[in-house]
Amino acid sequence: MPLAVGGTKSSAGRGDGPALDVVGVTKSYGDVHALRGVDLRIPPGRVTALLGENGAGKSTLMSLVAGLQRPDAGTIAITGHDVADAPRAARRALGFAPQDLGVYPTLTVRQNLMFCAELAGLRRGAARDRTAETAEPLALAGLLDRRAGELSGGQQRRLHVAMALVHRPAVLLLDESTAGVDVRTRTALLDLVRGLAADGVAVCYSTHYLAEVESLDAHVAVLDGGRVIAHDTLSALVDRHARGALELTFHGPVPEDLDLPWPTRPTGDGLRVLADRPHEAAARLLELLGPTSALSGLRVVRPDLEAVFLELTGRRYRDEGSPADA
Ligand SMILES: Nc1ncnc2c1ncn2[C@@H]1O[C@H](COP(=O)(O)OP(=O)(O)OP(=O)(O)O)[C@@H](O)[C@H]1O
Repeated sequence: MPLAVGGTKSSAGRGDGPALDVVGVTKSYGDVHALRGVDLRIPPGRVTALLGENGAGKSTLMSLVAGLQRPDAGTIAITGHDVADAPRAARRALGFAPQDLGVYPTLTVRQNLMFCAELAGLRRGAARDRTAETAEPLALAGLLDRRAGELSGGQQRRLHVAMALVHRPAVLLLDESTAGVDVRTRTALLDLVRGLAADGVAVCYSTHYLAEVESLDAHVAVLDGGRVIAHDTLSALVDRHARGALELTFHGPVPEDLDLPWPTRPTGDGLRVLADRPHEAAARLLELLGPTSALSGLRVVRPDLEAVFLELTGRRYRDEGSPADA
């Protein structure tokens, strides 16, 4: 069941415009072109996973949206408030959990949350209510009087996310919030993301875990070399870009006289056979090769997000897989 935060609807659902509107944004650090004309529009109630390898520009984009840096060109608006022209209004509509933990270790969990809520302009009573509501779905309710510095890594990560959303932002940016956490924390965070979207919040969520994006069934924006090279629902991207395939390995090199009725590509240690219906192709292939073939391995590759990335970039995604304790 999704864990919606609190009972109050976020303000994200008001108005017809996108909750987050990034248009033509560029940003360079000296010679490094981190973003090269990024457009990203997220309406209320949608989760968009931002996918990209190390250095693709994800954190740069988030820090520009949060107003921590200025773009060289382009505009960013949060619920219609331009980040450059109306920074206070834009900032109030935004929650941001950066990659690096930002909890105050000597303050208690409650004090951390109250501090963020009041900083965002909530009065004391409202801040107290929101603190309790936000702690609950992130399993922090029993830890409210503990010092943040005494929490485990996963508990600190949950507090870090809670601090970003205690003021009920319309737009929430999560930068690799599930990196290195255990299964329970990961599940709680993913449930929270679903619940927030159901409550009208626009969530932009960067991650390296492809399986996580698939489990959210979110929209996916693929960032590569500072450009959004694809942005759509997961299923549309898979339909459009991913082909099923078979991956073959052989005892020794790939036989030169191999004549197959499908397009093939070398993989380094074998051959990738591009077949739209890979299971049927596998049966046919075994028939064609016969029992005396040099085939040593056959893997059916289903059309998935990894295949989308491979097709779009020509590179395998360096998926960090599941955490060690998953
Ligand atoms: N403060 C900075 N000064 C100079 N170069 C920077 C700075 N911040 C980022 N970069 C460069 O900009 C590019 C984009 O970096 P960014 O951190 O936005 O990528 P990312 O997609 O978030 O990567 P990761 O997945 O590793 O967090 C990289 O080439 C990076 O080295």
